[in-house]
Formats: sequence, C-alpha cells, structure tokens
Amino acid sequence: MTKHVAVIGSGVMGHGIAQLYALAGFPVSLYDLQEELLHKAKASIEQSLALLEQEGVITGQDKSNALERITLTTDLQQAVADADVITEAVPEVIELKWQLFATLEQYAKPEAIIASNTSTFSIARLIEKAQSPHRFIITHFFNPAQLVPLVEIVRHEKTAEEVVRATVELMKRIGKAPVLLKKDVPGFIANRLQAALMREAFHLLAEGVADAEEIDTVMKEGIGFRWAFVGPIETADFGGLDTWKRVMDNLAPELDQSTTAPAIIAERVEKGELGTKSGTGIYAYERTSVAEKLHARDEQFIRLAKLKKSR
Ligand SMILES: NC(=O)c1ccc[n+]([C@@H]2O[C@H](COP(=O)([O-])OP(=O)(O)OC[C@H]3O[C@@H](n4cnc5c(N)ncnc54)[C@H](O)[C@@H]3O)[C@@H](O)[C@H]2O)c1
Repeated sequence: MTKHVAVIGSGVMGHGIAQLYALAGFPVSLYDLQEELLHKAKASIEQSLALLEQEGVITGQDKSNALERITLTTDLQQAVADADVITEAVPEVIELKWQLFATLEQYAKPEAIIASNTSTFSIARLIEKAQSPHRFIITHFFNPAQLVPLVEIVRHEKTAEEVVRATVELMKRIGKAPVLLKKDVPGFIANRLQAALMREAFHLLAEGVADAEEIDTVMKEGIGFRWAFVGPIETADFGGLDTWKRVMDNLAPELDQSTTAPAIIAERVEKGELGTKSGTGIYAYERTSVAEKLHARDEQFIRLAKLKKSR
C-alpha cells in the first residue's frame, strides 16, 4: 500500500504532481538539483493551492495540510528512502532517465514502484537498462498536472500485475481519470490525437485559410466545446456512421500528410521564438500577460473540472 511518495524533478510537471499527491494525503518528498528550483516549485504549489481555495475546491486547512506534507530535498537518497511510489519528471533525455533509474534502483526500497512521466519514450525503451523491470510503469500526466484529470498508464509485459493494479488504484485515489493502454505505442493516445489535430491546424494556417486566432476560435468554440464531454468515437456514433463514412472518404485525401513538424513551427524555433517562454511564438506576449494568461487558464480549468464532476 502506498504511504509515501517521492517526486524527482520539480519543474513544470513535477511540482504539479507533488501537489496532487500531497492534497490526496500522502507525505511527498520533492527532489531537484538545486534549492532555488525547489523554492520556485513550492511557490508555484502555494499559488495553485490558493487558486483552488479561492474557487472553493479545497479549504484553507486542506491547503496548509498539503503544504506541510511536502518535504523539499536535494538529497536523492533521502528523497526516495521511504517512498513506495517514485514518480520521475526530469527532462525528456533518455540517457538522463536511464542514469536516474540506475540510481533509484540502488537507493529505493526493492518493492517501490518507479513511475515515469515521459511524454515520448516507450516503456520498452525506458526499461532497456533496468535491473528490476517488473516495478517500472509510465504514468503520463497532462500539463497542468494538478488540474487536468487524465493520466495515461503504460505498462510493459515485464511490469508486475500488482504494480499495474496498484498504479491504477493510486491514480483514482488522487482524483485522476486513468486510462491503461493495451499497447506500448509512441505518443500514447492523447499526444497522437493532439499531434494529428495540430498538423492540420498549422497546415490551414500555412495555406492562409484563416488566421491563428480564427483557427483557435474554431477549436475553443466548436470542437473543443464538444470534446470536453463527447469523445471523437462517440461523435462519430452520434453523427451517424454513414455520414462519417462519407465525411472521411471525402476529406481524408484533402488532409495534410506531412511526416515532419510543420514548417511554421520549425522556422519560429530557428529564430528562438518559442512561445510564452521567450515572449513570442505564433502570437506575441507581453511579459506580464503570460502569468495572467496562465492564471486565467487554470481558473477556467478548475471551473470546467467542477462542471464535469457535477454531472
Ligand atoms: N511540460 C509538459 O507539458 C509535459 C507534459 C507531460 C509530460 N512531460 C514530461 O515530464 C517530464 C518533465 O518535463 P517538465 O516539462 O516538467 O520539465 P522541466 O524542465 O520543467 O523540469 C525538469 C526538472 O528536472 C530537474 N532535473 C534535471 N536533471 C535532473 C536530474 N538528473 N535529477 C533530478 N532532477 C533533474 C530540473 O532541474 C527541472 O527542475 C519530461 O519527461 C516531459 O517529457 C512534460
């Protein structure tokens, strides 16, 4: 049974994952390479908990209890010594993950589950060098991890059944909607769906069919509005499979078939225009408005989550 959790890496994903476990009542050790990074992560957790309190999702007492359950540390051995579940959220560099796993296998309790938050590596690749593959699993959270309900779970054939069962249970206990994949495919499900949609969105932009704002509006006010409650396969059933057969037969040949990142994205990256993190991406951002935008996004996500829960 899970009693203590360790989260390795306190960046964009790690701090949100630590917050989730702490709010669900688990003592959490949050590890990173430098104190400064950990303090930044703690400040982000405090802000996020404050927003949840403001929106009436948690009480002030829940907030302070959660904060008390989080221990910050730059000592990896100490971070994982008592952990029953270790979630890694270090950068997406395979050598880095392999090196970390080797150390975790040395420091962690033999029965501890090691869960990776990788967004692209298959579980087969992740465990290539593992000495104890039976305890490895992928729990792929979505950004912001503390707010988006989905967690994709990917197992290997060597992953112990008990590890799979305990992980699914744990994700439910921390309030997530886990989906266990039947196969280990690159990008899992969500990023494949997202990439398919983005390829077409950037193709329409490149072709001058509409501006970025208009394409985003179509998504937010149309497809996305519907997709929070009805999935694509249900959509086909609701619309009629005969209709969708015609739609797909007519449209599939028209859709972009590129096998590399859209040129618009590649060009911006070449110029150092990386989006909100550099101030300019497809849109231009004021420095102050990025924080405001993220705050407003999180507020909307919390309200949507409440709405979905109330059904
Ligand atoms: N950002 C996203 O939207 C997102 C979504 C889902 C999954 N992921 C995956 O989550 C993982 C983390 O991504 P992120 O966006 O949080 O990255 P990030 O760069 O924001 O954070 C990574 C953290 O790990 C720390 N770190 C670096 N090397 C380390 C080491 N050897 N040991 C321990 N900590 C180390 C860094 O100091 C940093 O704080 C990646 O595998 C990424 O692919 C990211």
